[in-house]
Amino acid sequence: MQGVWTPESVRAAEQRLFEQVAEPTVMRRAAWAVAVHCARLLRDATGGVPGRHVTLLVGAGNNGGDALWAGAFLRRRGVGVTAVLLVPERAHAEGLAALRRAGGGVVEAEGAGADTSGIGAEAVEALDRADLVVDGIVGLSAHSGLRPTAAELVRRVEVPVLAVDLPSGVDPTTGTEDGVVVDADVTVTFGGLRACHVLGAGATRAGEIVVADIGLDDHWGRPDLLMLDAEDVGAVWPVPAPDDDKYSQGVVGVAAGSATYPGAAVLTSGAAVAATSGMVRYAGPAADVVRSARPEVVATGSVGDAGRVQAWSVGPGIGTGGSGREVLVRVLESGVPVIADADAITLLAEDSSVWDARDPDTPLVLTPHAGEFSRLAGDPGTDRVAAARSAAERFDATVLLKGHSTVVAAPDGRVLVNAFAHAWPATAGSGDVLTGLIGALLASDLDPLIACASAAYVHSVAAEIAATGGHTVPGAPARDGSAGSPAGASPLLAALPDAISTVRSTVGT
Ligand SMILES: NC(=O)C1=CN([C@@H]2O[C@H](COP(=O)(O)OP(=O)(O)OC[C@H]3O[C@@H](n4cnc5c(N)ncnc54)[C@H](O)[C@@H]3O)[C@@H](O)[C@H]2O)[C@@H](O)CC1
Ligand SMILES: [K+]
Repeated sequence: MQGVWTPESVRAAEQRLFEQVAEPTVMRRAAWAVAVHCARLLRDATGGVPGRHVTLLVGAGNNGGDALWAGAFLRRRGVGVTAVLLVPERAHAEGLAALRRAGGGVVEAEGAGADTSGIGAEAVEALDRADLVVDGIVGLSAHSGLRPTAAELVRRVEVPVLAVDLPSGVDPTTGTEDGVVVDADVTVTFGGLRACHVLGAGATRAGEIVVADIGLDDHWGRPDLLMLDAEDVGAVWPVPAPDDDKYSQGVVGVAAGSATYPGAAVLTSGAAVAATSGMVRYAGPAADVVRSARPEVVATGSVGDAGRVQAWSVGPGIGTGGSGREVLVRVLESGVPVIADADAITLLAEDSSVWDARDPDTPLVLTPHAGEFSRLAGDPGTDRVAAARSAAERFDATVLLKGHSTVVAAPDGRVLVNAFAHAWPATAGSGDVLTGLIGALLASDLDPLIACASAAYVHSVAAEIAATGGHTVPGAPARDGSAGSPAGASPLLAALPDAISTVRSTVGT
């Protein structure tokens, strides 16, 4: 499990570190790591380091300071370095002096010979000469989008980019982008992940993320967000022991689909079957179709006839009319954990009396996409973590908010993030698969927060397998969005066993 921190928490940890180690020493540690990875990128891109050229884009704060110091270190390895200063009078003084001492060049972004875009001739030249650009425009203190000159410089970059701390233009707290954003090949950050590395566009714009040690390890407070890795998911995923029978991993009930639209019933039940070795019961008008598609499912016509289950997956394809409402009410009053998705969320949003059926002592999971979330709790806005957290508290439910990155909030305030890009609404039926997975994990008695995040993780791995026919790192889906374009929900469903065994294979490795 990896911790993730907001800018405020990073600053608090830094302050504690500064009580023991002088701030300039810490900055030089950070810059050293930046220089080491610049050299690596130069080698990868050009085959060597000495004689190559690095251009630093330097903003008004310590982020620019890191870049300037890194430039000074690179000079000692024979690299040509030019700093392009965005705000010359506020460039980090010690860093600038160090670069100059080391023989680095310094030019102004808006210097002489500016073209119509306002960029000076020397800055244009520096970008043309570069084998690598270092983004030291702005870091943790960024607010709103890049200013015009910075945006114009970024637009002109045509070589690999190493971002210091975070890709400039991305909001440090929410990861959202506003206008031009640095598209980094590598981001070197310090001591631990920041929220923008795992949320929104930031998760993909950052490229490869390197967490450099600058001595912060003993100074962190509790992480603001957590992220599961393949091994965490593999370790909690229920596997049958030799003496288990079909009941011991829990029985999940699926209330989904209709006679006219049986697809949701088949996808949700199929995912539940693939998830664990527990038993799956289906209750609804698509019983015949489910029975023939998945003979291992015990299918009946209504929730009342289904027999005992340890959790219900409800919602996909049940409709938002009277019969859908009836199904949802029966499930909510059954006294077992419920995962409510799709039409069930719309029903909960539109008819507050449905909530009266809920047994307050049993866990409820809601898995809205942005549109469903808006109906339920209002526009999530750019701070999706805050939105999910407050909805979880308000509804006393675990809320999984689908989006570019998936955020899961528990009613007690814990938040888990799945950073892998996902095109949820673009793939019909992909949400149904998740609903089945979560139901099966709830039935096996996993903590709803862990159940949701684990299901989302396996769903991403399966999407990756379905989209690419494989995956490069065992158990780790791509961050670049390729997991977001699976061929469809059926290949996604078919890839679940492979995804689960891939994730499980990482345990203890
Ligand atoms: N405090 C320290 O000594 C350390 C800080 N570190 C670095 O320091 C950074 C934070 O430094 P600062 O707090 O000085 O601030 P930044 O360097 O993030 O930002 C500096 C200034 O940029 C301007 N700015 C804000 N938004 C902008 C935008 N959208 N477009 C253009 N300019 C904008 C603002 O005037 C802001 O004060 C971290 O991200 C990290 O890179 C590291 O060196 C580790 C140690
Ligand atoms: K940056």
